[in-house]
Order: sequence, then structure tokens, then C-alpha cells
Amino acid sequence: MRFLITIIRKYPRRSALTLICLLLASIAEGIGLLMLLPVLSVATDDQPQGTGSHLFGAQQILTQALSVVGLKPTVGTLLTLIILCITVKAAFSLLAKTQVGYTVTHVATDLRLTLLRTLLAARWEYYVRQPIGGLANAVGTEAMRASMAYFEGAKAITLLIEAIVYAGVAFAVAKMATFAFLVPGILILYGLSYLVRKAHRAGTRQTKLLKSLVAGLTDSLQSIKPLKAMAREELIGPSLQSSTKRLNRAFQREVLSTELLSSSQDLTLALVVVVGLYVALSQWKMPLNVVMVMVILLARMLTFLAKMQRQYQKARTLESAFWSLQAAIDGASGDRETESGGPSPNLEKALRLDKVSFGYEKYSVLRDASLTIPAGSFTVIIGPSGAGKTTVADLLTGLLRPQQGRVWIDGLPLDGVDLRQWRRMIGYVPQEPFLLHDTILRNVTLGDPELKEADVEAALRAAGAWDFVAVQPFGIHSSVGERGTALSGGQRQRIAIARALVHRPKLLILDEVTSALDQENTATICRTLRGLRGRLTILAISHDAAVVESGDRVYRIYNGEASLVTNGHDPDFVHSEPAEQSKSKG
Ligand SMILES: Nc1ncnc2c1ncn2[C@@H]1O[C@H](COP(=O)(O)OP(=O)(O)OP(=O)(O)O)[C@@H](O)[C@H]1O
Repeated sequence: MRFLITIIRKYPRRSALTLICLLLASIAEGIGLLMLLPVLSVATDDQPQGTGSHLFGAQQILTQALSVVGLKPTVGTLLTLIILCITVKAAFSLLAKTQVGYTVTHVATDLRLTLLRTLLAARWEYYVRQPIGGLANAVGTEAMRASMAYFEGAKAITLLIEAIVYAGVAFAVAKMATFAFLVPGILILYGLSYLVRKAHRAGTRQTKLLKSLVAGLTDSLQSIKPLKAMAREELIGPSLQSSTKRLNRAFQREVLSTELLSSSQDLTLALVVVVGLYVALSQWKMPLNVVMVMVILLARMLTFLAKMQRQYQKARTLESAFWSLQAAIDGASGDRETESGGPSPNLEKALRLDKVSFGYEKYSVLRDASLTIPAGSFTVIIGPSGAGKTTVADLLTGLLRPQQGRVWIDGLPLDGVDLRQWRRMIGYVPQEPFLLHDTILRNVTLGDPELKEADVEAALRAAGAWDFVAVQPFGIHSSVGERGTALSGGQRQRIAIARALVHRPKLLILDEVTSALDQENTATICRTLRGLRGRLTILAISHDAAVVESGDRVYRIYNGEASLVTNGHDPDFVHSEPAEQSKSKG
């Protein structure tokens, strides 16, 4: 199984230790079982009759081995040795199982950590294409199922080793009988392997359905408020219910395959044992003590093989979760953001878009667009909806890369600077600010331990948020609720502005931040922004006349181009803004 080999390769030392322990445990068990032969011989006084006897080979080796260490093969000695073997087997089994258990937790944890690491290192375009619920499902459910697949697979290997050791011991006692049991047993298991494939297909289906169900549910719950307000929540019900029912059918198919395999094995392998017993006693006239030992050995060997097949079936059912998660990791690492590792920019002169062209697939958004944002200025970008204003901001932060042209920070091209350092200088407030289900304090600091409560208060005051924060039951320690639903839209926006300001950025980007604010709060924000002018560079995307009037440079994005509007204080310009949709086909 490819996925087991992949995991074994990933943890070579632990896997080797597990395999060695399993082998030693099985050998100890095999020796213990082999000692049953002389015990039975001594107890029944049925001594081997020369080299032709079934018992002779194995028993003679044992007797000789005992005499080497000065032991006589009495019942007492042999039983003591059997107990010793069982103890050794238990000790090695414990060690092996502990290693398997540790590896299981490592598999889940390492897969989660790898996915999280690659996700955080991925480019912005990657997230745009991903259903977020699918990624959450990968970190939660798929990592768990993948580690369980390894657990079941490791158990299958354990059982296979035990079956091989039993077969070896049985071979040492009676070759023909072992062969006669083994061949039909293996053929039967091979015949039943179609049930393993069926379970695998059911497991693959479950993995796909679980992913789409969680992705669908996450999407729906994120937009539950308008759906409930319009009494449309039942519209999302049918698709989620249908996925749940299909998932149930996939589970049923798995249960059916599992139970069919188990029952078919019980029936057919019991037949093999009964027929074998009959042939050994009546046809081959084997001595009773040999037959007793052989029945123990071969029945257990077949049981191990049957159990091994059932464990393998479980591993195959869960395996698809591992590949699905691995595909998510590969996808994210394929879209890894490249780090140029260049110099840190400073933004002392200007930020420039120089003849930049950018488009999404067939849509051309910007064509040869150029604009300059002088350091310390308050620049406003206006333009019709869909013109490409947010795209300009994304190009400046390096979230998107120009298909033609360049972005410059002073004299440095953006693709040649240390991108992380550049972004650390930016305070960004998106059009739809997100809040964590946490306190106001944590929403502002995002857990940055260097930020003190005094910094947070100052940022909240600058964002015009202090008035409402101060009257919250626990002040900055009050919770904002799920995605900030305990606050009004305008309050959420001001918390997001405080978050952007708290680390004292060099460039502040505000994307329609006053859209949910009343005149008074808009005026507060504008006052704050005017006060900040000169100390940092501000880029505001806005349709709001108050913001436009506060800016000292205004650019209009229209028809893929950026044109400098001479004066942001000219109210006529705002009102004469073209209303047409500017999205143009490339
Ligand atoms: N990930 C994407 N994939 C495909 N097209 C996109 C994507 N993001 C944006 N677009 C398209 O690019 C164009 C510019 O989008 P952008 O968000 O920059 O516009 P905008 O001027 O900020 O609009 P608004 O004022 O409505 O926010 C739009 O036509 C939009 O549909």
C-alpha cells in the first residue's frame, strides 16, 4: 500500500523499531508455541519415533537447544519457558504498539502542521480559489482519518508478521499440512479481496462528500443572517441534506463490505480448518499431539491472515483522506509565495504603479495603469464598482503581481524587496473587515505580545472606537461575538481600523472603510486621517465625499486606466463620476 510506504519512509527509525519489535515478539510467541510439542509429548508419553516422525525435526532441535543450556525437557521446565516466551512477546508487543501509537499521533500532527505551514505560505490567489470549509475539513477530519488509516495499516502489518511466524513454525512441524492449509486459505482471502476494493471506493466517496459537506456548511453558515432574514434558509437545506444522505449511503456501503468480508471469512476459513482436520486425522493418520499443535498453529495463522485482511480493508477505506490532505498540501505548496529576500524598503519618497497591466483570466482589469502615491500623502482612489480599485491596493501590497509593468517603492521594484518586511509596514483595512470570536483587545493586537493595552487604547481612540469600547461591560476585554456580531457594522469597521493603526504602519490602506459609518464617525475617521497625514502614507479607496475631500491627491480608476484628478476637494468631480460598469473583456 503506497500510503503506508510513504508514511514508513517519513518515520524510518520509528518504523524500523516497530518492525523489529514485532518480529521479536512474533519469534518469542513462535518459540513458545513450538514448546507445546515436547510438553504434549511428555504429557502423553508419545515420544517421536525416529527421523520419519512429524515431531522429530522440530522437537529434536528444541531438546538439543535445552540440553545446551543444561535443561531437561520436563513439563515444568517447558511450561516455565513457555511463560517466559509469552512475557518476552508481551514486552516487545507493548513496545511495538507504543511506537505505532506515537506514530499515529505524529502522522495527524505532522500532516496538520505541514498543511498549516504551506497554507500560510501560499499566495493570495490560492485562497481565492479554495473553499475555506474544505481546508478546515482537511485540518480536522482528514488528518484524523489519515492517521487512523496508518493505525489500521500498521495493525495489518503486525498481523501479517504474526501470520508469517506462525506459518514458519507450522512448516517446521509439518510441511505438507501447512501447505494444505495455507494455499486454500490464501486463495479464499484473494477471492474476497474485491470486498476490500469495494470498501476503498466507499471510503473515497466519503472523503469527497465530507469535504463538500463541510465546505457547503461553512459557506452557508457564513451567510446565514441574510438567509434567515429573507426566510431562505431552507434553500440551503436540500443540498446539505442531499450530501448528508449520500454520505450515509457511502457509510452503508462501507459497513456492508466490512460485514460481508468478516462473515465470508468466518465461513470459508472454518471450512478449511474442518476439512484440514478431517484429512490430517483420517487420511494422513497424523498423531493426535501433532494435530492438536497444528490446529492451534494453523487456525491461528488463518485467523491472523483474516484479521490482517480486515485491518487492511479499514486502512484502504480511510486512506483516501491521506491523499486528499496530501493534495491540499501539494496544492498550497505549489502556490507558495516566492520570497525574493531582497532589501527592506523604507517608503521615503513614493509608491508607484508603473504601466501596470493586470487581469483575471479573461478579464483585463488594468491596462498600462500608472499612479504615484507620494510618501506622507493622503491619496484617495475613486472609480465605479468593479473598476479595479481593490486590485490596485492588492498590487501595492504584493498580494497580486502585475502581468506587465512594475510596482516601485522609492527606487526599489516590489518584486525585488523583502516582501514580508514591506507588508509589516502596512496597515490594511479591507472592505469587509473580519473579526475573530475573541476580545476587542485580541482583535486589535491579533495576539502580538509586543503591543500593550496603552497602544490598543491609543489606536482605538484614533479610530474613533474608544467611546463605544469604554462603555462595554469589560472594556477592551469584552468579546465581540462570532465574527463580531455583538457589534454594529460601523463598530466592527472602527475596530478593524484600530487594528491597522496599532502597529504604527508606514502605509495605511483603507478600502471603503466608512461605508458603514454615520456622518459623525466618518468625520472622526477623516479627522484622524488628516491628523496622520505627513506621519504616514495613506491610501483610501472610497466613494465617500468626506473622505475624498480629506485627501490631497485623488486618482480615478476607469476603463483599466488610472488618471490623476487634480483636486480631491472638488465636490463636482465626485458627483460626475461615471456610473458605467468598467469591467472590460481582455
Ligand atoms: N479573484 C478574482 N477572480 C476573477 N475576477 C476577479 C477577482 N477579483 C476581482 N475580480 C474582478 O476584477 C474586477 C476588479 O475588481 P476590484 O475588486 O478591484 O474592483 P473595485 O473597483 O474595488 O470594485 P468595488 O468598488 O465594487 O469594490 C472586477 O470586475 C471583479 O469582478
